[in-house]
Amino acid sequence: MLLAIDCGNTNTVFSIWDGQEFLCTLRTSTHHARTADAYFTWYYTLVKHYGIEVDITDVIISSTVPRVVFNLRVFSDRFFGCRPLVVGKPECRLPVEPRVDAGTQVGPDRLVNTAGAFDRHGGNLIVVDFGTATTFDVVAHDGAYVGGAIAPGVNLSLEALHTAAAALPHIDVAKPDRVIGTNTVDCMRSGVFWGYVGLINGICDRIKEEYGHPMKVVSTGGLAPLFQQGHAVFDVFEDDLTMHGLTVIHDYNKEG
Ligand SMILES: Nc1ncnc2c1ncn2[C@@H]1O[C@H](COP(=O)(O)OP(=O)(O)OP(=O)(O)O)[C@@H](O)[C@H]1O
Ligand SMILES: CC(C)(CO)[C@@H](O)C(=O)NCCC(=O)O
Ligand SMILES: [K+]
Repeated sequence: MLLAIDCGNTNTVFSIWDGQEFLCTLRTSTHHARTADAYFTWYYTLVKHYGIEVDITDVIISSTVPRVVFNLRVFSDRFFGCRPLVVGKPECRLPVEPRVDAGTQVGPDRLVNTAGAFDRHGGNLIVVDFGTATTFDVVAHDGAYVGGAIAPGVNLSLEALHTAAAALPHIDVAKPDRVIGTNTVDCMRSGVFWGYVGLINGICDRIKEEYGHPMKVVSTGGLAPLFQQGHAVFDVFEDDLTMHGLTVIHDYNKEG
């Protein structure tokens, strides 16, 4: 069985893949100081809680936080006796190499999303991922990552308003009933929600125009369904796109 680990700047997600389906998905906040033993205690408790029969033989890691990789390598070696594949490292091959400026380090999560989306939908795609940042990844006809856009994440934008303005409270994103807010919270909700819908649609439209070929828009990440309610331009939403991409990259490296 494969343990797929997706480490974002905010959250770290573990999923167990038995070759057919994901048996479970576990989520914790990302902390660079978490030790291998601490990962295992958390992991083992939840696996027992769900009563899943697990036999991990392989581990693959995508991490946007370089510092956490060391402890995850120790975790993998100590508890499963295996050397993990780490996306972005030379020993982890990608089905198609990215085409970007020389010396650019593409976020591993974007490379993984590209592989997952190409496997399911073929080329000519925009992948929109709502995480700490909102990323737009352009997947070319042959499955190569060829660039995109990085915007501040939704929760980051809300956090920034609260941090910078004394009178603005900490709130969660939600779709407001009206565009014209009549209290502070509704005004903030309107600005962030409709501002974001405009950002998503504006960037996707401009990418399509510049790309010059019809494209499908694939969305992923916890907040995508919310923006769909504001008529964002997504063609499909896929909850498990990053995890799927990790299984695709793992299979590709095993076959080779
Ligand atoms: N309506 C909502 N308001 C606020 N947060 C939400 C809402 N719906 C989902 N979320 C949160 O959004 C987050 C989305 O998770 P996702 O894995 O997509 O990104 P992330 O973990 O925050 O970012 P990263 O992958 O960069 O660490 C989850 O923590 C989820 O609890
Ligand atoms: C943009 C984030 C933070 C999104 O998780 C991540 O993909 C990242 O750190 N990227 C590095 C820069 C780049 O992708 O061009
Ligand atoms: K993510």
